[in-house]
Amino acid sequence: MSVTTFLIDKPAFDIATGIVRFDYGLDDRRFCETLELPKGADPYAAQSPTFQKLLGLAAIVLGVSYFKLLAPLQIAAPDIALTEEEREFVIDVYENGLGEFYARNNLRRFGKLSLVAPADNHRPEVFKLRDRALVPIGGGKDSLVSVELLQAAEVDFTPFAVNPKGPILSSVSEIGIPPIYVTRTLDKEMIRLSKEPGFYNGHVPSTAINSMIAALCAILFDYDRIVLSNERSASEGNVAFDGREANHQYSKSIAFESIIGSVLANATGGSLQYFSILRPYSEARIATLFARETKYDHVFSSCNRNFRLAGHEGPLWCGECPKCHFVFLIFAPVMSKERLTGIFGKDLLAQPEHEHSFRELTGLAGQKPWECVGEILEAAACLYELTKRPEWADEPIVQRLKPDLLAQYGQSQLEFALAELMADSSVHHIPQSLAARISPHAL
Ligand SMILES: CC(=O)N[C@H]1[C@@H](OP(=O)(O)OP(=O)(O)OC[C@H]2O[C@@H](n3ccc(=O)[nH]c3=O)[C@H](O)[C@@H]2O)O[C@H](CO)[C@@H](O)[C@@H]1O[C@H](C)C(=O)N[C@@H](C)C(=O)N[C@@H](CCC(=O)O)C(=O)O
Ligand SMILES: Nc1ncnc2c1ncn2[C@@H]1O[C@H](COP(=O)(O)OP(=O)(O)OP(=O)(O)O)[C@@H](O)[C@H]1O
Repeated sequence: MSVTTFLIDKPAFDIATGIVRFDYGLDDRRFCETLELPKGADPYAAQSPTFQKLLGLAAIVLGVSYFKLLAPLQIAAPDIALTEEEREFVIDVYENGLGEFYARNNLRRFGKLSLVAPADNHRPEVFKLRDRALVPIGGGKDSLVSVELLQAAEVDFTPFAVNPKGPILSSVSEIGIPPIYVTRTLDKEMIRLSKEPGFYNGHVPSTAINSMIAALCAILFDYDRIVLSNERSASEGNVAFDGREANHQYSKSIAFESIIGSVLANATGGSLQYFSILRPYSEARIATLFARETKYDHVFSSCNRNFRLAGHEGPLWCGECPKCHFVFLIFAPVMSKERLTGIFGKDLLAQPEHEHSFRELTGLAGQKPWECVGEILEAAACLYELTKRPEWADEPIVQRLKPDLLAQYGQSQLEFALAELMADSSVHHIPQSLAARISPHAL
């Protein structure tokens, strides 16, 4: 019986068209994904070993979408040479980055994947890059708070997005700085097969994917930093599975940031930095920073329904999903009811039919939702805070959850959690020179 191997070919970049082509194989099936990068890349950069190195790593990371159809134990990249550190990075992406996918499909792959790729023993050249930042924009509150912090610190930066749509386009337009946009086209056959019996489907680490695409643009268009907007709350996982913690947001976690940051720095001889400027902050703290500025109120959205590949027709905020509920919850203590309901189009705490969702978010039922939401105790503390606010205390959801919250956590734990949410963590990778210039108090 033949053993299924996921095959990753050497990718190709055509500087004239800006097209990158990634080819993959799974048994006798072949898949092709493309990126359309902006034209006008530096030809010297495009031919450099540094760019070729990052192109190979990008091929491997973007491969997760195709690998997941069968999730075989063997991965082969026969024409992409890897250092020991890069091999560990790849295994991290294919194990922890796909942790939610494995947990939800009950697939035990942790510690079992094998990767066949030639060894790379070359010392990378120092690839000089200009002192300016590429800032991925997700269309939600987080990257807009980063923009505010960077502008206050007078940092030279360019907004960056992959497949921009809806809130990303309107947010970037409000930022007013010409962006770098990349069009990513997945293989249609992969999407079709993922709905067929005999194939798996599930979540992929989208931040890892977007970050590798940003790294290609940083080299081609001369940026020495990729500045992410990943909060400290993203490091908390969802469930224990197969001896590990599966985290929907794994590639937003500090663990992943440490690994990819080191890989990108080493691949460029120390030139390219990768870090999240929001790592010191909880989601609740980011909400307080966002609330100080109103100009993005009607152009941003954190609701992921906006970002489906096929597009989205509905309102900016669906009001139905856990992410909408969580974001409403963390904004409520720091915004007037009038402003918040104006943003969401309705009052989500007044809708008893969503009680179960708020219970899951606050740890009173089920598990932490497989969504981009903050920590359980964070949501519980924000809801508890609303019980003390005359404007919110009588809302049906607040009324119904209050006794159970107090019974489960106790008042002193909730008060302590509230204080912790506003305390900035020192665990981050922001370079010292920039950290000294960033002042959330100035916003
Ligand atoms: C928009 C969204 O949230 N999509 C998730 C959803 O997929 P759905 O089927 O509803 O719509 P599409 O995104 O259009 O996907 C169609 C199919 O294509 C597959 N696919 C998509 C993108 C990709 O890069 N590779 C793919 O193979 C997808 O599996 C569908 O079959 O549910 C999926 C299954 O759970 C999720 O995987 C989709 O999530 C997107 C990949 C996505 O971009 N999600 C981000 C908004 C997201 O979740 N970000 C997280 C960070 C996660 C991380 O570790 O970085 C966050 O913001 O916290
Ligand atoms: N389409 C995209 N292209 C490039 N970067 C993206 C894209 N979507 C998300 N990102 C980046 O990935 C990281 C995680 O996204 P996330 O959705 O948490 O942030 P956000 O949209 O800024 O805020 P929110 O949590 O309110 O949605 C952020 O650094 C974000 O800027």
